[in-house]
Amino acid sequence: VCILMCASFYYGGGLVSESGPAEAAHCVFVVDHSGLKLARTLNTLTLFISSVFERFYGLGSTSHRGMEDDILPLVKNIVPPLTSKKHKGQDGRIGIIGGCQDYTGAPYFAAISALKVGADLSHVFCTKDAAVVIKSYSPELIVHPVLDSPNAVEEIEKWLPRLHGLVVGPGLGREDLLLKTVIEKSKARDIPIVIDADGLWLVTQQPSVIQGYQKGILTPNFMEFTRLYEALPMDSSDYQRSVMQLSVAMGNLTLVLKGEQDFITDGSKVYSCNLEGSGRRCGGQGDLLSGSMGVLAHWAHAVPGPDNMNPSVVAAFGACSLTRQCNSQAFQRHGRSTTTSDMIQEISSAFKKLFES
Ligand SMILES: NC(=O)C1=CN([C@@H]2O[C@H](COP(=O)(O)OP(=O)(O)OC[C@H]3O[C@@H](n4cnc5c(N)ncnc54)[C@H](O)[C@@H]3O)[C@@H](O)[C@H]2O)[C@@H](O)CC1
Ligand SMILES: Nc1ncnc2c1ncn2[C@@H]1O[C@H](COP(=O)(O)OP(=O)(O)OP(=O)(O)O)[C@@H](O)[C@H]1O
Ligand SMILES: [Mg+2]
Repeated sequence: VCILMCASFYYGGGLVSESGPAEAAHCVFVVDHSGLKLARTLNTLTLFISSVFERFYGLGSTSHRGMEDDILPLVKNIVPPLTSKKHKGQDGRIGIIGGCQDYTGAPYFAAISALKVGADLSHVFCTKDAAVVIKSYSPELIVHPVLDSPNAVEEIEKWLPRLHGLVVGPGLGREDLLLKTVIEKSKARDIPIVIDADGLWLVTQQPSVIQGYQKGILTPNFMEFTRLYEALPMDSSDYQRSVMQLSVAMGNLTLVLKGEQDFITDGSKVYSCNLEGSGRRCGGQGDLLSGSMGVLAHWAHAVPGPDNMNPSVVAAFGACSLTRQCNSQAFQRHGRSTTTSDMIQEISSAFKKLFES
């Protein structure tokens, strides 16, 4: 049973059901922090078992596929046509939860990127002292100075019925006490939720807050990923396996492990986005990614797509492609001086090149 359990877990399955690993591959099990410890033990066991399988039977394991030519057309299909028949807001009203005294750029980058990708309205819910600063960056953003007010949850909750998607975490700092409640209320509204940066800190502490929510997307960088699942042997050959196993352990949540290649999975397959970017690693690129992902996730879940493709994976692939394309275009102009602000200026042409040509 142990070997079967390990093998099924390794092959992206859950716990073994009496019908065997094929079924188990679709069973979702809820794990809390201690459950992740069990998953880690299993993971070590499965890595050993799988190396035996691979050595003796040459069995491939996780199938990761760069599927640009298969997925990019799916991204194109979710982009809503611009028509005079629509009213303001119909193409997306996105909320960014983040922004504190230390970090005001991140929520701005995420919010303005959402607008530039095609959302009609972009709201930022931040602390009082960050609000004035972010408002000064741009009149296009609707900035709510509520995160550190005593009735912060009520202040955010009254906007939730009008929002199509949330991006939680950019520049949030440690204001994550209220996050759990806001995430729960947002899940109840069945809207896509992208969790990045300091929002991932909360998920690290309490995986159950987002676990199993099919419209949830986590966008960790390498450091954030290793903190999420600290005991994973994260060597280069295991990225795909690790990201797949964390997704399964989190109830088939969509995961984006950002890096030289972005690895995207909902636990069934691993897709890699390795569109040419550049060697420039300025801060804020992940915020452009999370903001654009917030809009694409709303669009992807709003239209019918192929049954065998998770809309969150399509949205994630689109956002990763767009961010890397913006990086590449900005780098061609600015070289090592490229900043995220330069990349945001490239969103329009990058979007046209990728999704409208
Ligand atoms: N111009 C700006 O305002 C920018 C602000 N940024 C913000 O800066 C903050 C830090 O982001 P960095 O990318 O620098 O990340 P760090 O490398 O500082 O930390 C990575 C993430 O892990 C979390 N973390 C830190 N220590 C941890 C621990 N012991 N266990 C678990 N999680 C831990 C942090 O909250 C952070 O979100 C984030 O809120 C991010 O959004 C960045 O996005 C860069 C640009
Ligand atoms: N080594 C790399 N080569 C090419 N692209 C990369 C590399 N590392 C990251 N990227 C790309 O940069 C973007 C941001 O990833 P990064 O790991 O910098 O996120 P982050 O640390 O969360 O950023 P932020 O500073 O906004 O918090 C992603 O689109 C990712 O694909
Ligand atoms: Mg980040």
